[in-house]
Amino acid sequence: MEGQDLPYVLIDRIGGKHGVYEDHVEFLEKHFHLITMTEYLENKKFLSKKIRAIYMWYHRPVINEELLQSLPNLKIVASSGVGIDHLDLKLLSSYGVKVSNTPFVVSTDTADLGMALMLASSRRLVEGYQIAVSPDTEYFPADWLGAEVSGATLGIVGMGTIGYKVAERAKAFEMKILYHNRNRRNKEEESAVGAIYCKKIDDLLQQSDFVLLSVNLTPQTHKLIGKRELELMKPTATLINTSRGLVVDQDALVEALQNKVIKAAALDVTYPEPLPRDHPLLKLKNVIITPHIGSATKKTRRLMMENMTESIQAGLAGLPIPNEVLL
Ligand SMILES: O=CC(=O)O
Repeated sequence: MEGQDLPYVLIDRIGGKHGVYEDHVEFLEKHFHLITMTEYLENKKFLSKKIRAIYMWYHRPVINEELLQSLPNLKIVASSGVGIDHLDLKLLSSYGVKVSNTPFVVSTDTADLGMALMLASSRRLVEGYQIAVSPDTEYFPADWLGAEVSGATLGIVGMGTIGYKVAERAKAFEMKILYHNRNRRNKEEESAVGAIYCKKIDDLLQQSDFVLLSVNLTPQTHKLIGKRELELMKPTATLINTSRGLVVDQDALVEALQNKVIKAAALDVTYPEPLPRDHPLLKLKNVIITPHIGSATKKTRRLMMENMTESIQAGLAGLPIPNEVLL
């Protein structure tokens, strides 16, 4: 296709926070005529009818009704990553706009990160690093010991693609695996990883040494883990969250960590992100936090970009959209 015939696709911007990666641009520009938000706002009259897709990289540009009204020929929003809690699907559908995400390519890395957080927290890697580089060489007192992951019980809340991959990894650590999910996995899938279904989340919370959250954020999972749930957990247990911050009542979590209701937390997600620098979670020794990096590897981010390109192309050609998100 000649440059000028390429479909016009709106992006937030190139580079910087939330921007399309600079090294993805060459590939994208082979397929699309990219228009940044700034360009769009400067030349709205001409561009509003031209734009047929939004390439939404890390939740940007923000899509609201005003933007939708101004883009009469918008057919598809391709959103990076798996979570779609930043999108109003009903609103998009009322404008006849389809939505896609990239669930499968992010699952391996996110499961790896879940394991990394579990290991780092239980074996106190961050504290260990700080001790190792500190001027004080008198380390390893008895009160500094960690907890073992191998052989411990892992409770996975949300056994979708990511949760299941965590179970596969945990099996190699000889962990006892419990899971809670809206729908029970079939017997073959359960026995392949040795996972035991807990119909009631309470049973999982009471028995697990590590509770890993891997659910989508929906009205049903909003603050799913609150004071009551934290109190059900063992005082020796660790909470790991690689899903969305709002799945946990953060104030209740701070209180539980301060009062040793649970032992520790390892969080890739919080609300807001990043946390204000004076937030109590940043002051607790029994917490480790990473800046929402579940899928943050070079290979996966490239695959996400390629997935999004394919979805836009299919959507614009009227073909079945890979990874279409249905209402
Ligand atoms: O948060 C990351 C994702 O939704 O993939």
